[in-house]
Amino acid sequence: MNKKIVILFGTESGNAEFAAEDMALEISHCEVEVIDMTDFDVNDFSAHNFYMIICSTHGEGDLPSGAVPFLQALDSVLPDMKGIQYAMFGLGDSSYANYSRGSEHIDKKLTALGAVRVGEYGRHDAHTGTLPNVAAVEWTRRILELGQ
Ligand SMILES: Cc1cc2nc3c(=O)[nH]c(=O)nc-3n(C[C@H](O)[C@H](O)[C@H](O)COP(=O)(O)O)c2cc1C
Repeated sequence: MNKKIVILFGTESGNAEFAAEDMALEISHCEVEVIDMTDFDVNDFSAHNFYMIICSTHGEGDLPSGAVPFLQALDSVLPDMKGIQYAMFGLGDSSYANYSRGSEHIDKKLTALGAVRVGEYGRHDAHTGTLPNVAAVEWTRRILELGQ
């Protein structure tokens, strides 16, 4: 498959953005674009693209502020997402009660709108002391092995 890969990131303090940029460096077989969810028009979802979505968790299992407008737009526009495939990576910290829940809000909405998640649901747990971009790049390699 030679779909363009669109990496959408949702962040509060930058980790998901840095990770998204490193993920893009890992992709050389096709066109890749990194977009902040805040700037993404949900009408632009296209089955010609494959979406890799990386989003952190803030508050008490909430979305980071950079992802709130994206979820609100999905809620109000309700785009038909049949034929859209995506992979999901959540950033969180297991010392919080609602571990990695932020990305799950988006995952549930995309699925409800007809999109299909493929591959492993990637996670990074800041409590482990490992770096989110390292985990996200390793996950990207595994997703690419699926033929995306
Ligand atoms: C104020 C605050 C609240 C957080 N709340 C949660 C939470 O409820 N659940 C969770 O899994 N992680 C939580 N985290 C951890 C972040 O998701 C984690 O540090 C992540 O790497 C931040 O990524 P970002 O810089 O892209 O926003 C919280 C972090 C902060 C600073």
